Amino acid sequence: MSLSNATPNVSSSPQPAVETDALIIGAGPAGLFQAFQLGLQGIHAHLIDALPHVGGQCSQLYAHKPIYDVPGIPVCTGLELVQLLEKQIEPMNVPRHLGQQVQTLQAMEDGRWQVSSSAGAVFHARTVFVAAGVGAFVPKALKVAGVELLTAGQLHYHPLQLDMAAGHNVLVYGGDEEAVNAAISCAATAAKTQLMHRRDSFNAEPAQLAQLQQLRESGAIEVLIGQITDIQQESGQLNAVQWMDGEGNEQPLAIKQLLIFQGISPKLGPVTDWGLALERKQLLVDPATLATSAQGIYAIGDIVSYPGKKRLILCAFHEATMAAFAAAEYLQGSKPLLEYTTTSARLHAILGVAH
Ligand SMILES: Cc1cc2nc3c(=O)[nH]c(=O)nc-3n(C[C@H](O)[C@H](O)[C@H](O)COP(=O)(O)OP(=O)(O)OC[C@H]3O[C@@H](n4cnc5c(N)ncnc54)[C@H](O)[C@@H]3O)c2cc1C
Repeated sequence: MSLSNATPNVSSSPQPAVETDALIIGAGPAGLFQAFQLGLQGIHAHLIDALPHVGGQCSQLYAHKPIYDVPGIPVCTGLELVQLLEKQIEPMNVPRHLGQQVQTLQAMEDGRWQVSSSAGAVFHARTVFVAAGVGAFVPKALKVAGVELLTAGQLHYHPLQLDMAAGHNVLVYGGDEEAVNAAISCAATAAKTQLMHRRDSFNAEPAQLAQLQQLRESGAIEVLIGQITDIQQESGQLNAVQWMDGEGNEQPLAIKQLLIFQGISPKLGPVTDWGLALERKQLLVDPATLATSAQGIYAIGDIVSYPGKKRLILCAFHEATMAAFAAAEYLQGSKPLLEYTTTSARLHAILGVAH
């Protein structure tokens, strides 16, 4: 799956709406723990994220760096925390809708919320939990004239699978680990693999750099030092890119597949357009319930603002718990009981453990 294509990944035939009691926007640590807390309340939730994987900042920005302030875990990496959270929500069987950005959130006549994504998915949710952190992680776009004219399937941002390279002239554009790995993989199946970066220096593990060097020497990968300046297309079909080398010389390069690795960065994007009360681009919530200004919509984690808010994982976990209790009361019409996971038969049944 490509993280994103040249055009939004909109399905040609409308998909039936997913009906759910709860939809969580954002699968960072806050969203993952929200799914757990809702599960304990007997509320089944769906998770949606712009990234093709869960974990938010923990997996995208500091997967291999240590965290020392999660209660009960003296030290773990970002990725290890995400793996533990995933393990914890296994009993909840939470469907994940990944690689798609939530674009619209609109009130329905019956009090539910209609949410639509860049992949054409539509959700009808009784409650919505905005756990959007610092924004949707989306790839940095190639800002070159003509890109917008390309039809789908030729321009790929951070693709996870490289089947499209087989038998084609492929240009991998970028200098990080993902770009190097993609070029190495493409070299095995593509008719021709070229790797273009601004300078002859790549940021990858020593083993990958050694492999890249070997493939350069054998001619399986050609490294080009420069940048793309223009796209040459005909009726939406990519024929070539125009590129400029270090000396400022421009020339065309015939290719059929263009793989862009310019990095992924968070964009607050549509969250601020949904009509929810904001304070300095953060969602204003009641700290007792994490309710936003709209009934049935809660917000937790880095996206929220209330007096004393701290952008810490520990605080997001607390907020997820408070929001789950508030949502349970809203959905069920009565205050939920406080039960302990240690002793409650009901919670043990949800968690699938022996009582
Ligand atoms: C380098 C670094 C180190 C850190 N170290 C610590 C630490 O040691 N301890 C600590 O407590 N905190 C730490 N933090 C902060 C911590 O990572 C954040 O507080 C935490 O990630 C917030 O979780 P979240 O789920 O609210 O948001 P995020 O982790 O940002 O996740 C939000 C998710 O929502 C998705 N999203 C947003 N908008 C949309 C949309 N419209 N459609 C679909 N998906 C969307 C994003 O793609 C993202 O995956 C650190 C942060 C950084 C950058």
